[in-house]
Amino acid sequence: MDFQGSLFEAPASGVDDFDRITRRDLGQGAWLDVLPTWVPAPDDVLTTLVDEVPWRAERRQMYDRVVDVPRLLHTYMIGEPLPHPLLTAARDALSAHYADELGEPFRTAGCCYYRDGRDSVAWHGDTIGRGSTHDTMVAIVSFGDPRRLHLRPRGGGASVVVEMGHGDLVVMGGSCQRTWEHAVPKVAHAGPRVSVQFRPFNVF
Ligand SMILES: O=C(O)CCC(=O)C(=O)O
Ligand SMILES: [Fe+2]
Repeated sequence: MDFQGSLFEAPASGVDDFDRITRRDLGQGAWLDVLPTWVPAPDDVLTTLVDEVPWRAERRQMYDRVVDVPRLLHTYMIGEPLPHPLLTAARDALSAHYADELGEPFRTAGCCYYRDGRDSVAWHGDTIGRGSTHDTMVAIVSFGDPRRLHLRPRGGGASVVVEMGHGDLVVMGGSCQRTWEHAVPKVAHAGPRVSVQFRPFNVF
């Protein structure tokens, strides 16, 4: 009987499902939410991101030389369509889940492509815009090879490390951008990883 199959099947979990999310209080008003394997079928999203995002290399002045920033970047600004429907669904689900606490939707999607273990991002807070003065959130969805997000309090103290695997969600919230810094250090061996960071208006 067909209807029995569907009655007793576990519902397929998807990006609307936040049941397994756990929050870690970092102190000083900062927190970290973690939800492993959140996005279903992340392989397809990774392929689309690698192939279809208009990646650009960034260069910056460092002392007397111009150096490559070691990762590729692209930001989808407010109103720009995202390259995969699961990313749109993820952003909308995040906006709904955090509506009360954040008080505004997630609007932009910053994408970073770490081609191998030599690509990285140095210690920083997302403090261009309101993150330097206001509590806010940055929601990271990770695709591809696992990399570690390191966090350290700006005033000094023990750091925290969270592994970001294929399809995982990590949300930095509260005062995290101004009271803590984060980094993705280089590693000896890693395959491609794309990070998608959803941010509200005027948080970078
Ligand atoms: O790679 C990540 O997930 C973090 C990237 C990041 O912190 C940033 O681009 O501001
Ligand atoms: Fe960041």
